Parts: sequence; C-alpha cells; structure tokens
Amino acid sequence: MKNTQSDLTGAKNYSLGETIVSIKNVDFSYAPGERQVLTDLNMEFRRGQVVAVMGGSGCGKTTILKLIGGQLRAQAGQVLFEGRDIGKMNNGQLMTARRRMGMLFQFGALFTDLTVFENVAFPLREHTNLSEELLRSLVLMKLHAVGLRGARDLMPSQISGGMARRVALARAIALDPPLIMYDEPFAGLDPISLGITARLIRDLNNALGATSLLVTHDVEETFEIADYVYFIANGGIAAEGTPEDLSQSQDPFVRQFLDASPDGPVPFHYPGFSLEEDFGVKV
Ligand SMILES: Nc1ncnc2c1ncn2[C@@H]1O[C@H](COP(=O)(O)OP(=O)(O)OP(=O)(O)O)[C@@H](O)[C@H]1O
Repeated sequence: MKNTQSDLTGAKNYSLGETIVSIKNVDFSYAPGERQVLTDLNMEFRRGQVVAVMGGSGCGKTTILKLIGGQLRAQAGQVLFEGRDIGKMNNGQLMTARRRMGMLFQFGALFTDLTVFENVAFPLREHTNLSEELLRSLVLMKLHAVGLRGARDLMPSQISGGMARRVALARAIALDPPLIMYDEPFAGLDPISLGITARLIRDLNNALGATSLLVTHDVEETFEIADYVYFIANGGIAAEGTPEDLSQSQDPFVRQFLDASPDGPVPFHYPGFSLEEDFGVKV
C-alpha cells in the first residue's frame, strides 16, 4: 500500500511494511572495558507497525532508542535509519534525520513556562518557517488528535499528568515524523489514562502511516496495540514475535514477563560482586 501523505520534513512516498530502522550486529558498551550492554543485536522496524521493546530493568531498552536517535554510537555493527547509517552521520545529517523522528522520553517533560499550544508549536517554530496561520492550524490539529484542542491556553501546571503525556505526544508528532519513539509512555499513569494513551499511540500511528517504537513494561496494554514485540535479555533478543504468538509461547523469558513472576531467567540482581565477596560468608 502506498502512503502518499506529504509531511513537513521532506518525506518521500513510501510503502507500508518496508523497513525503516534496522539494527545489524550491534555491540555497545558505555565505556571501554565496561560491561557490554548489547552484543550482536539484530532488530528490524517496519513502516506502519507499532513495535514494542520489552525486558527487565537495565537490559538496554533505552540504550537501543538512543542508538537509533544517534545520541549514542555503537562500537560495532550498524544502525540504519531509512537506509542510512546513523553511526556515520555528521551533526548536520543527524539533525536532519532526527527531524524525522518523534521522541517521547520518560515522563515527556513539557516546557513549564509555555502554554500547551506553545509546547506543541515549539518543534514547528524550530524546524519550519510556516506562517502563524498555518502553524496555528497544525498545532490545533495535533491537539485535536489527542483530544486537547480545548486545553490550548492552559499552562502545564494546570493540567493532569495524563493530559501532559498527551500534550507531549502531540508535540512528538508535530512534524509528522515517520518514526515515533516512546520511552515508557505509560509510566506513572492511572489505568484510564494508560488505556487512553495506548489507544492514542495506535491510532496516531495508523493515521500518520508511521512506525512507533515503544519501550515499556506494561504487558497488557502493549499486547493490545503492538504488531510485534521484542524481549531483550543478556544483551540480545531473548524472544520475539506477534503478541498472539508470544501469548502462546512457553519460552521461560516470555512466561516470566507475561505471568509477572519474580523468579525466572531474568535476574532480580544487577550483575556484580557475589554475596561471598561482599559479605565474606558463603550463602
Ligand atoms: N550513561 C551511562 N553510563 C554508563 N552506563 C549506563 C549509562 N546509561 C545506562 N547505563 C547502563 O546500561 C545498561 C542499560 O541501560 P538502559 O537505560 O538502556 O536500560 P533499560 O532497559 O532502559 O532499563 P529500565 O527499564 O530500568 O529503564 C544498564 O545496566 C545501565 O546501568
């Protein structure tokens, strides 16, 4: 299927289903000699899909988002965005690529001294030369899409946490990015706001013909909206598949997550010194 919508970031027409991001044989550690966070990682993200990246605390999910966003560079392998190697881009190329990525990071902080309207207008003012009239229409369209057109004149301090998340979402999609990355979009939300945010992520993805990449711990909501799920453990993919397939899976990693069990292959303790080394006794 061809998506012919134009966008503000110089998008080309593209086919749904083709790869937008591919991670190929990536090794990453934060500093030489430090623990390798990712080892020989391979992942694919396709146009039109909502893809979830799940896994235990500290397994490297946020690191993957930052490698795609170019905030971090892999020591080995490639991270390709629209076919181009993010790790080899200069600053100018990286800025151009980032304009085509919407990012909503943990707790998606809004600018507290700007109104809801100006928060959403911010990326448009930064990256385009639109007339005030066109900018206003675009901002109101984005706010309408998240149900908050009526809240345009409020300050962030005057809206709830769930509403703030939706404003951050409207800001993330202001430039109609073909890729939207969400880091813990449901963190701290009440069950109703959580359900609304999950549905919005799916609906906006469909409306924009975009790809959404979701780092999350919330299995239930994620499985309802995702097309594909990766489980990360020990620096690589522990399991992957559609929510339907994974729900049937007997893989111990998958079961530990789906059944929310404290015991399983995903360890509770961050790797480090043994109890014997720290306490001098065998336990
Ligand atoms: N700036 C940094 N310098 C050194 N190590 C880091 C840095 N940021 C993260 N790490 C380490 O890299 C590993 C992966 O971190 P990352 O934030 O990607 O995990 P995560 O899966 O997103 O975790 P969580 O679900 O708890 O947010 C962790 O062990 C973490 O301690």
